[in-house]
Amino acid sequence: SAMSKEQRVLQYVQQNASRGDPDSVLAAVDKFGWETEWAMNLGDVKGAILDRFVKETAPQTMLELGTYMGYSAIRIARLLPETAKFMTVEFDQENAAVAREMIEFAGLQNRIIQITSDTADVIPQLKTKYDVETLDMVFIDHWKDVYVRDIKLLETNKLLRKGTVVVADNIIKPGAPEYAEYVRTCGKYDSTFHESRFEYSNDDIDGLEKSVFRG
Ligand SMILES: O=c1[nH]cnc2c(O)c(F)c(-c3ccc(F)cc3)c(-c3ccc(F)cc3)c12
Ligand SMILES: [Mg+2]
Repeated sequence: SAMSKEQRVLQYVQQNASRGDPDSVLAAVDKFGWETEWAMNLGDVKGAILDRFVKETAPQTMLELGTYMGYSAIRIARLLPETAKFMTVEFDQENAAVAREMIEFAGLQNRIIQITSDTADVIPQLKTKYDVETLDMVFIDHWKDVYVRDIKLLETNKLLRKGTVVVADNIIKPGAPEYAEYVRTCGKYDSTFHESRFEYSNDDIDGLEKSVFRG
């Protein structure tokens, strides 16, 4: 059967990037996104903002909700020390399979714990099954309608501590208004919006919300 878009991106990476070189993998995905087919990767413009947050936070324990093709997982893991524990969760089995190959091509499979499941099932298991005490950083990029559900699950499962940094994608496009409202007004976070560009677009606006848990 014909290849999916995600498989086409993976093939382009395998044929144009250098195995074991994460930056060349990111560059290939971005080139494909700009020049050939749009895809919902975080992308180079918003990616540079996330890079800065990861470098500033230097997390030892990190969680990503929404792996998709593995682009942001590679983006994050390339900045983490070998000692860091980084889990990424993807619900869609086909996307998870592409991500696994993308992550392996980048040579980061030893730095990324890939989980294929519903985040609502995984979050309550992080302490017991994944030996997490608390999270230093979280990147939310799965499905706008469950952003609030999942950050509340992180709270009730005692996975956040004073200073935990929670970053969320797509605050403008397609938009996560309930999430933005929650983190900005519930009193539990110091939240800032970082305006940027929609992935692989010169015109559309998007942005990341960075919310620091007050503990
Ligand atoms: O679902 C997502 N998860 C994570 N990141 C995403 C992202 O970075 C995006 F840019 C979009 C997006 C936004 C606008 C648009 F026109 C197309 C796709 C989506 C998305 C939104 C609604 C859908 F029906 C399907 C995909 C997502
Ligand atoms: Mg996104």
